[in-house]
Amino acid sequence: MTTNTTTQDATSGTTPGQSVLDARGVTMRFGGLTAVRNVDLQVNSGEIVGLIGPNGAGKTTFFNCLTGLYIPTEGEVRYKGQVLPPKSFKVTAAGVARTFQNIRLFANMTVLENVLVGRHTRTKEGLWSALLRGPGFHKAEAASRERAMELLEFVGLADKAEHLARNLPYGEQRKLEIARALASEPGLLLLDEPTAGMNPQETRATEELVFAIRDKGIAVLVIEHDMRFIFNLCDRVAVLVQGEKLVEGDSATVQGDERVVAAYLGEPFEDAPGKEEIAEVEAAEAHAEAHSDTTTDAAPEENDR
Ligand SMILES: Nc1ncnc2c1ncn2[C@@H]1O[C@H](COP(=O)(O)OP(=O)(O)OP(=O)(O)O)[C@@H](O)[C@H]1O
Repeated sequence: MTTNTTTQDATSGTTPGQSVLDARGVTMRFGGLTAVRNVDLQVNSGEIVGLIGPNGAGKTTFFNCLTGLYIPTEGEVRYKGQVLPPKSFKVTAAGVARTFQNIRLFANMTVLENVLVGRHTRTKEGLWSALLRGPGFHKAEAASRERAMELLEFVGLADKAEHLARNLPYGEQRKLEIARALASEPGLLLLDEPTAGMNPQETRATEELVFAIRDKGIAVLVIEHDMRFIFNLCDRVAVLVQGEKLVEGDSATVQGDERVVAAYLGEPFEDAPGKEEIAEVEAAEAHAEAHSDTTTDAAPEENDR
């Protein structure tokens, strides 16, 4: 796996900087609750874009709107200029793949079989061919297996191809999810919290894997709560708060934006003490402490009267 961070765009058929994802005015309402409100987001070829925000900000709902799991109440989502159909298998076939916040593998299938399932949108052999197992089927199956093994090699799981998915450690299950998503040969990969539950080494390895995916010409949009991961990785970061896009920019811009800090920590409440009041109280406490050292054995004054 390469960790070279330059953009080669070898497989996607797009030139760097060309629009891959163009979401405009996406709104998603559930009854009276507006989970996503009028969100615009673009991802260009060669980019890794981050989507962050506090719990319940609407990040996963937005992903679901992009991938056909939800039909947005308003707005439009285009992939390489074409409006995406509101059906998840058609979105995958169009070239947008994703992973899920909660791992969704076929636990009792092998690692290789899980990746082969991910290839179904790219195999042309029909039902009869599969049932009759004619020469066309065998050729297509061999090609699929070869590609699946390449992908397992790429994510570092080739030596576990015959293991059952459920027996993989957690971090490797997440890698397998990524390999399965890549099996549909996407031009855009959406990752929903890819490092959740990982230790720092696994997180670092995932960072390198995402760079390598980008270097293969696949644009990436990633939701993650691990800020160090996001700010190391992303060319651009968008911040969702209560369903709306609050800020978007490069890592330094987003990190330095007070509104982002406030959104994560919460706004100070109305009568919260200001800096001066806090300093006054601290000075008074320090004074009292200094005096208590010298007055402990002295005669009590007012209180004992
Ligand atoms: N199917 C649904 N029906 C009703 N409300 C929903 C549905 N899906 C999400 N919501 C609500 O929409 C809001 C946004 O949720 P969402 O899961 O998209 O947030 P999130 O930013 O991904 O949060 P987290 O970081 O915790 O995963 C929440 O208030 C949630 O309860």
